[in-house]
Amino acid sequence: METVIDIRGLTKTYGTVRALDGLTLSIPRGGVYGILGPNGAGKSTLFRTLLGLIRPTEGEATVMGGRIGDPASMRRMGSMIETPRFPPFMTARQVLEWLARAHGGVTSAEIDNWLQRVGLTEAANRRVKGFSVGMLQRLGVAAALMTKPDLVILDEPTSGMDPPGIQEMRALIRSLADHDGVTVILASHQLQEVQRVCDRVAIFNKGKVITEGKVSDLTASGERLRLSVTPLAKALSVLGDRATLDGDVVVAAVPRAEAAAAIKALVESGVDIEEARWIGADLEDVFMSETGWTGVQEQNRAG
Ligand SMILES: Nc1ncnc2c1ncn2[C@@H]1O[C@H](COP(=O)(O)OP(=O)(O)OP(=O)(O)O)[C@@H](O)[C@H]1O
Repeated sequence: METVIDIRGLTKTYGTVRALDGLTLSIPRGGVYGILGPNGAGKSTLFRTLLGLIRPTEGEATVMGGRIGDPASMRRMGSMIETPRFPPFMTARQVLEWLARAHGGVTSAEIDNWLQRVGLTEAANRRVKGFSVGMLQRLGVAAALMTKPDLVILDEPTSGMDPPGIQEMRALIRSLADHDGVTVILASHQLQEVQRVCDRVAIFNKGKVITEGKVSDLTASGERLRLSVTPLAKALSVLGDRATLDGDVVVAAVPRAEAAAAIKALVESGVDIEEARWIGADLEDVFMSETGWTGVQEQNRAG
C-alpha cells in the first residue's frame, strides 16, 4: 500500500492533557480518508501537527515522504482548518486572485473553474463579509485546491452547511479523489456523510487510533439479523443477550455462520418467524460501540 502519511508514536501534550498519545497511523494514497472521534479526541491537533503549525512533543510523521515542515512536501499539501477567514472587503474572486498571486502558477481560467466547482460562480463578485459560514467553507476549499495539491486536509468541511450544500460538497470531495487524483483527508462529526464519502476511516479517542479500516469492512462486521417474530418474549429468551428489541422487531447480533442454528432454535421453541433479514451496521453504530458512547449516556448528560 502506497502511503501519503506515515505517523509513528506521535504525542502532543498541553500541560497534563495528552492531545495526541503515541498515535501511529498510515494513510494510503488515493481516495477519501475520514478521521473521526468525539470532541477533544485529537483530530485538529493531528492536522495542525501535520501542517507544521504546532510541534509534536514526541514521535514523528512523514507527509509524502518528507518530514513535517519539509517545504517540498508542504507545497504538495492543501488544507482548510476550521472555518477560514478572509479579508472581509474582498470579493470571493479577489480572495482567490490574491492567494494565487502569493502562490504563483494559477491562471484566471483556473480560478473561474474553482469558483464554479465549489458553487460560488454567482457569488464570485460579492464581498466575503456577507458570506454565510457554508460559503466561506466553499471558498476555503477552492483556496486549498487551487494550487493543485496531491493531498488535501479538510477539517469539518460541511459544518454550517445546509443539506443541498452538504450534498454538493460531498460530490466535490468525491470528484477530487476520483477524477483529480487528490488524496482527501477529512475530519467530520457527520457520520452519515462520512459513510457516504469516505473509503477508509480511523476512529480516534483520547489521542489514539482505536479502530481503522475500510468503511465497508467496518460496517459489515457489525451486521445484525433483523427478525419479525411472535411471541417476542420467547424469541428474546431463546437468543439471550445476543438480542435486543427495536420497536416490535428483534435485532440479533448473530454471526452469519451461526444464523441457521439460531433460527432453528427459535422455530423449535415455537417462535413464528414472519421475516428475517440482514441489516448492516452504519458507521454511527461502529463509532458508538468503539468509543463507548451510548445514546442513553448522551440523553442523561443533556437532561
Ligand atoms: N492550544 C491548546 N492548549 C491547550 N489544550 C489544547 C490546545 N489545543 C487542543 N487542546 C486540547 O487537546 C485535546 C484535543 O483537542 P483537539 O482540538 O485536537 O480535538 P478534536 O478531536 O479536534 O476535537 P473537536 O471535535 O472538538 O474539534 C482537547 O482536550 C483540547 O482541549
